Amino acid sequence: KLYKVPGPLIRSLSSWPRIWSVYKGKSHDDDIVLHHRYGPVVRIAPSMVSVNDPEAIPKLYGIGTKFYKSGFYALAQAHDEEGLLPDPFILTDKALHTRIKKSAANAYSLNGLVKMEAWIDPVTERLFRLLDPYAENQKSLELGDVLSNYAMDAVFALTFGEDMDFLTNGDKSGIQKIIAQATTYLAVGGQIPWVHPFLLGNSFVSRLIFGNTSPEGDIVRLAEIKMAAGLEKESREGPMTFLQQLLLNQASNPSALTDREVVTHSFGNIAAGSDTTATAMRSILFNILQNPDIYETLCAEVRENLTIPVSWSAVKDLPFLSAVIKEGIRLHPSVGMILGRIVPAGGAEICGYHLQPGVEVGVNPWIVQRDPQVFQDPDRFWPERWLEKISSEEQLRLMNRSFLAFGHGAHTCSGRWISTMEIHKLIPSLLLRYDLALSDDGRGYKFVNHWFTVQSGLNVVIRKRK
Ligand code: HEM
Repeated sequence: KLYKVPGPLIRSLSSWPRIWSVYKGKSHDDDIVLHHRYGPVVRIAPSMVSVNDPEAIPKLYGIGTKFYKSGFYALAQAHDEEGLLPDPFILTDKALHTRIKKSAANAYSLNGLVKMEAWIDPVTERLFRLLDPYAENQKSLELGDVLSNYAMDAVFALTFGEDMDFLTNGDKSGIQKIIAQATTYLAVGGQIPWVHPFLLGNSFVSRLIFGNTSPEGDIVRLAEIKMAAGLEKESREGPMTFLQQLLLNQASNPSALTDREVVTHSFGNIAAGSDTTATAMRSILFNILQNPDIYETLCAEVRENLTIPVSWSAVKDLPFLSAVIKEGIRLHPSVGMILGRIVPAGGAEICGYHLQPGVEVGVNPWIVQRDPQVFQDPDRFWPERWLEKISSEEQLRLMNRSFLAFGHGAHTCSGRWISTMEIHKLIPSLLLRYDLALSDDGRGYKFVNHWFTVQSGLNVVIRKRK
């Protein structure tokens, strides 16, 4: 009875308007307009429903939910010689997903991460060496690309204990290009997943386009090479790496974690952990540079309390910094389309509408984090809203319940704490070393939403502080 779900007639008849909207990279804007016009539940394609209601989040995504990942995710499957990689991101087998996720949980936990923190500091030092000449000459630079490279080096370094020096070499290996192409394919093709077996899901077509290699295969192979290199250095002194932690887990319970699964986790870190984190960094920097009062307040807190190298223990409880980071991610979540799930057998009631089994349904972080019922003045960058002295306990609870940037429940982002730590260290490091300003008043800043909401044109001038 999907015909009862409101939405434009054309959207109920054909997938093309939805595909076009996604292809343009602006589906978040179109979907916001649709939700304004039709309410919290909108039919955005013949068999796809977008929901804007925090109450629906635990139902769709909570632990124990029967709503499994939609066909959209099948386009993100990666393979090696043995077949499909058990990447938690795409797994619909609940028992396997739970086991795979559990086998690395301690490496992703905050306690585990603190042991890996020291790997980030040399990458930040390298960032300074790259930026210092710009600071000397006060020449404008596009900081966004630099941050992509920084996030890539940081996640490589703490995963394997060595990185590929993207900061110096740029994307020589082509990995960033592969990730960008893969997410565009995922975003657009994922609207009609049945085409995938005829496109890149077909090994003949894939080989025709990419030769004997496959795009995701390149990243898998890289993870294998890095793992082999990491294994050689297994006994080396120094801080713990993600890989070492997984190998310790494997040694204590060999049946719980295979070598292939170790490679898969590492592959996931590279594919899911670089652009997402850089996107958050860009949003935070752009917004503080556009708001001089916020920039001043943040600089005062940071410069009073911290020194370089910025440690997680010193930075994690700075209230204004944490509020700024959360607000930057609220206003510009790194994933900007619905996190699609399939209505289980028997159908489901969502916000008063009955949805049949097989319908794709989801909440979009971009939209739910801009809901004016929850976030006063939702388009405004206003970090203070996250402070206890400004918002009541109840208001904060409601805002936190609507915060979907890292997903929710069983499939919640594994790397949340990795990125939280990286961002909490990076932003103050920049503010301690430099004064920053937008060089074009933010005119060049824009982004395309192809599931990942990667921005470009973060043009800044920096000056070294005394
Ligand atoms: C600001 C940074 C990040 C954001 C906003 C973000 C966002 C997300 C979101 C929304 C999901 C859930 C997708 C869904 O339900 O469909 C997710 C899953 C995931 N993320 Fe992140 N992510 C970030 C950083 C990272 C990092 C640094 C890593 C690893 C180093 C990572 C690894 C993963 C993995 C492995 C999953 C799949 C989890 C599962 O399905 O069980 N992410 N992320």
